[in-house]
Amino acid sequence: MLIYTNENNPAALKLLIAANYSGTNVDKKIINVNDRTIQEPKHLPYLEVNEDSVIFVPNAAVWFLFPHPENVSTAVNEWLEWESTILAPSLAHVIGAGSKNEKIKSRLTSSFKKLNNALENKLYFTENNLNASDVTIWATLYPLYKDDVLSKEYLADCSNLLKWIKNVEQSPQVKDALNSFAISSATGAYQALLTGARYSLPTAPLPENVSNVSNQSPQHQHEVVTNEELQAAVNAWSKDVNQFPKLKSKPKVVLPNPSDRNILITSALPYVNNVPHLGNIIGCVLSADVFARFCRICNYNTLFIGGTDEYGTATETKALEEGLSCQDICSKYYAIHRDIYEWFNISFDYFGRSSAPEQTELCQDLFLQLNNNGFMFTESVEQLHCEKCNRYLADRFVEGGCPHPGCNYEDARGDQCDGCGKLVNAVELKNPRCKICRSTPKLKTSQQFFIDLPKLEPLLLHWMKKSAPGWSNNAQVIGKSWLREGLKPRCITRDLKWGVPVPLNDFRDKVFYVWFDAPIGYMSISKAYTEEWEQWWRPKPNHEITLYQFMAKDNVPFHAVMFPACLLGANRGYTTVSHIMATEYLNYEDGKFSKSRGVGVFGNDARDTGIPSDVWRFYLLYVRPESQDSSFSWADLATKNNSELLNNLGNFINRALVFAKNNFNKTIPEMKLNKDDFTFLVLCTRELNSYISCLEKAKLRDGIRHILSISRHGNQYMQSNQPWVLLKGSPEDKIRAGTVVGVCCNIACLLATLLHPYMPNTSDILKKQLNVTNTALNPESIEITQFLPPGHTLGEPSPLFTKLEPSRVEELKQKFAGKRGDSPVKMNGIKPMGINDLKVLEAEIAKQENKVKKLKSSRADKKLWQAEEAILVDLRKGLEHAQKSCPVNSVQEPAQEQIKKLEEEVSKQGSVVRKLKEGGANKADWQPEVTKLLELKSKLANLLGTPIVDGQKGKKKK
Ligand SMILES: Nc1ncnc2c1ncn2[C@@H]1O[C@H](COP(=O)(O)OC(=O)[C@@H](N)CCS)[C@@H](O)[C@H]1O
Repeated sequence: MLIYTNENNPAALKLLIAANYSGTNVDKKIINVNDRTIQEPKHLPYLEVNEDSVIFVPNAAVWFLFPHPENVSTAVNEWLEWESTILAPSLAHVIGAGSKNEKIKSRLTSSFKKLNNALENKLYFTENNLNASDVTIWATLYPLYKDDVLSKEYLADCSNLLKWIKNVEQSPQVKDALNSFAISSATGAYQALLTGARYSLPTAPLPENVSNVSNQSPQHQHEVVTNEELQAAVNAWSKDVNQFPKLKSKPKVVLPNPSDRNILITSALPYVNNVPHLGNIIGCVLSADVFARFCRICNYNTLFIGGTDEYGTATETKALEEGLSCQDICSKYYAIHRDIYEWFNISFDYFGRSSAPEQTELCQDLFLQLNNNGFMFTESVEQLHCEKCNRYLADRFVEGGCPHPGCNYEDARGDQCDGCGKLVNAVELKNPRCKICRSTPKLKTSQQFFIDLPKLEPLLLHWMKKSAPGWSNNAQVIGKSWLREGLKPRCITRDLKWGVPVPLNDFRDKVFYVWFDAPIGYMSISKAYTEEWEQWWRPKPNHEITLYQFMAKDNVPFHAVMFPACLLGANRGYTTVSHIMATEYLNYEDGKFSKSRGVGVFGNDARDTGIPSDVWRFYLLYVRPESQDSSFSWADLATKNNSELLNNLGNFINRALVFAKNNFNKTIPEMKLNKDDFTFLVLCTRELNSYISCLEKAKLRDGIRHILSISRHGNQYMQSNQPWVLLKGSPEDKIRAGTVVGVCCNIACLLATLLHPYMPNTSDILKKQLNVTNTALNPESIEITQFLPPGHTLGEPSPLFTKLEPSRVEELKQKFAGKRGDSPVKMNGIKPMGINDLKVLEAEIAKQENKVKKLKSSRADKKLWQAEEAILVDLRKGLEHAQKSCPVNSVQEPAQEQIKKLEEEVSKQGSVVRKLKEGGANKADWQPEVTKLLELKSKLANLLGTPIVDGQKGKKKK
C-alpha cells in the first residue's frame, strides 16, 4: 500500500499510525504541490490500497487500516466524522490560514472543551483501548500540542486532553510514525492540511451570472470548486426540466433493440438444497438486482434473468434428508427461494428453474454440438457402487477409513478427511460404507464423457484476452490462473438419476454433471421467458448484447472457463460474458455461513426479524465483499442503520420536507441561488458523477457511499445556512430560506432516484412524499437540474427510517447464535420432516394457489400459468409425501397434544435442573438431570422438525 501526501500534513500522520497498529506495510510518496503539471489527485493525503482501489478520504483510510472489532461502537464513527468536519477544518482555518472569523475561533475553543470533557475519568475516547478515533484526533492535535505558545493559548485548561496526548505519544506505533514523517511547525502543518484539501485546484473567481452574496459555511469554504464547475452547475440548474429524459416504460417481453444499449444480466442460480443465506443473497441475486435497476433507470434495454439450480447431488442429499422425491424438494425450495427474493425486491424479469424441459433440450443440444465438433471423448472411470441402493455413490454419499498414511480416522468423507484435513479420492477409502444404507459398496468401472478443454484452450485464450479486462479483479485473477496452469479434460457425466440424461445410446442411464448443465440454465430460463430467447443468446449481427454475470468467487472457474469454452466450441455465435462480476465471501460475525449447519442469517430469518427489506439491502450492499471477504455483524448493522440511514440520509430528507411543509405550504418556493448554493450543487454533482461511474462498473459498495456523501453535504448546507433562523429575518432572508429549502428538496429528489437501485421501497416512498413519479438518470450528461421547480406541490413528509435499538439487535444476535451446531434431529445424517416443515409446505401451497388463481383470472399467457400450476402439483405431492414421513403422523396421539405434553415435561425438567444448580448441588447430581433435559428437548425438536436451541445460548441476556 502507498500513502500519497504533501509534506508536513498531519492527516498523513494518522494513516501512518493506523498502519503501524495494524502491522500493514505502507510506503509513502511525497507529492510536490507546486508541481502544476500533476493533475490528479485532487486531495492529499490518500491511500492506494492496490492498482484498483484508492481511498481518498483520510479518515476512511484510517478506518480501513486500523484493526477494529466488527462490533465497533457508533461513537467511533461519530468521532471520526466530527474530527473531519469540525476539528480539522477549524484548526486549518484558524491556525493554518490565520482566519479571524470569531465563529470559527469559538468553534475551535469549544472543540477543545468537548474533547477534554469526553476524557473525564477515561483513558481513551470510546473504549478501554486506543482505537481509530484516538489516532485520528491525536494526529490532528499533535502540531498544536507541540507548539509551546499555541498549546498554552488553547490547551492550558484541558488537563485531561493533555494527559491523553502525552500518553498516546508514548506508544511505539506513534513514535515510529513520527520518526518517519516529520511535522515541522503548527502553522506549517495546518497550512499543509489546507493545501492537501485544495491541492491542484485553481482558485475560482465567480462566474459572471452568479450572485456574489456569499453566506459561505465554514464547511464549504475549504471545498474549493472550479470556475468551470460552477458555471456548469448554473447552466444545468437553469435547464428546462422537460428536456431531461423520462423513464421508458417496460415492454411486456424485453427483446434487444439495434438502437439501444442491450444489457443482459444473470445472477448465479442458487442450489435448492436449502434456504439462501445472506452470503448467497449479496453474492448473486442482490448485486445483480442493483445493477439491473441502475441500468433500467438509465434507460438501457435490460433483461435480468435468474432461477434455481436444481440438479446435482446437493438436491439428492436434501431429498434423502427430508424424505421427499428430488422433484418435490426442488418445487418446495424453488417456491421458498422465489418468495425470499420477492421479499428482498429482486426485480427479475423472469425467475425460472433449471429442471424445466427447456433445460433438457438446450443442454442435450449443446452437448451434441460439442460432440459433433470433436470436443468430447469418453474414458472409463472407477466409482463406488452400492448394490443395495442400486446406485453409484457420489462423494457425499460415502465414508470410510482415511487412506492417508499416518491418519487412522475412520469416518473420512468421500471428498475430504475431517481427521487430517486432506483431500480424499472416494475410491481409495479403506472399508468404504454407503452413507444411506451402511453396506459396503463395490468398485465398478463405467464409461463417462469428458470435455476436451486442452483442445479448446487456444480459442479460449484468444477470447479471454478480449473479454477479461471488463471482469472484476478476482475474476480476472482466477480465470487467468486456470489458463496459466493449463487446462485438463473434465468429466461432464455422472451415473446418477437426477439430472439431464445424456442423449446417446449406451449412455442414456447417465446424466450431465451439474456444473456442465447449470450455466446452460441461463439460456433455458431465457427460453422459458420468451420464444425469442435467441435474440439475446445468438444475436443478430446488428444487435450488440453486453452480458453481465453476477456470482461469488467460487463460481468463477465455471463462468470464466468451462461455460465460455462450451459456447465457443459449439461455434454458433452464442453471447459470451463481457463482465464477470464476482464478489469475495461474506462471513457471518466471526465465522462462515453454513447451510448444512444452519450457521448465520438466512433469507427467511431476515424477513422474520421485522427489519425492513430495504435496510437489509442497504447493509448487505454497504458491506458487499467487493475486494476482500467481509463480515455481517449485527452490531454494525445497527450502527450503520442509526448513523447513516437515520442520522444522515433520513435526517436530511425529512428536515427539508418538513420545513417545506411547515413554512411553505408544501410548495417549492421561489429560489435565488448564490455562490454558496451553487458550490453545494457542484459538490453534489461530483458525487453524482462518482456514483454513476461506480455503478457503470458495478462497484456497488462504493456507489452507496456517494449517496451518503450527498446527504452529508446536504446536512452541512442546511446546518450552515440555518433557514429556520433566516425565516425570522428580513424579506431577503426569507427568500434565502426559501432558496435553501427549495435546493434541499431538489437534492432529496435526486436522492430518490439514486436510491432506487439500492433501496427501491424507500425510493418509492420518498417519491410519493415529493409527489414525483418518473425519474431517470442520464449518464451522457451528468448534471443537477431543477427537478422540482418553484410552485411544485409536495406530498406528505414522514420519517423514512427508524432506530434499531442495540438491545433488540443483541436479542437477534443471541437468537441466531443459538442456531449454531448440528441439529440433533438428524439420524444418520437424515432429518425427518417435522411439523414446521409441513407448515412451510402448507403455506407455500396456499401462496402458490393464489398465484395460479391470479394468473388465470388475469388471462396471462397459458405457458405462464401452466408452469405455475405444475409447481402447485409438485408442492401438493410433496405435502402428501411429507405428511406420511412426518414423525407426528406415525404416533397415536394427536400431534398438538403430544407436543404440549413434551413442552410441559421440558419445562418441569428445566426447573429440576435449575433448582439443583441454584441449591449448589454437586455436578455429579445435576449432570444426569441435564442429560434427561437434553433428551426431552431433542424429542421435542424432533417432533417440531426444528434444530434444538442450546439452553444457555438461546436465553436472552439479562
Ligand atoms: N459466503 C458467501 N458470500 C457471498 N456469496 C456466496 C457465499 N456463499 C455462496 N455464495 C454465492 O452464492 C451463490 C449461490 O450459491 P449456491 O452454493 O447456492 O449455488 C452455486 O454456487 C451454484 N448453484 C451456482 C450455479 S450458476 C453463488 O454465486 C455463490 O458463489
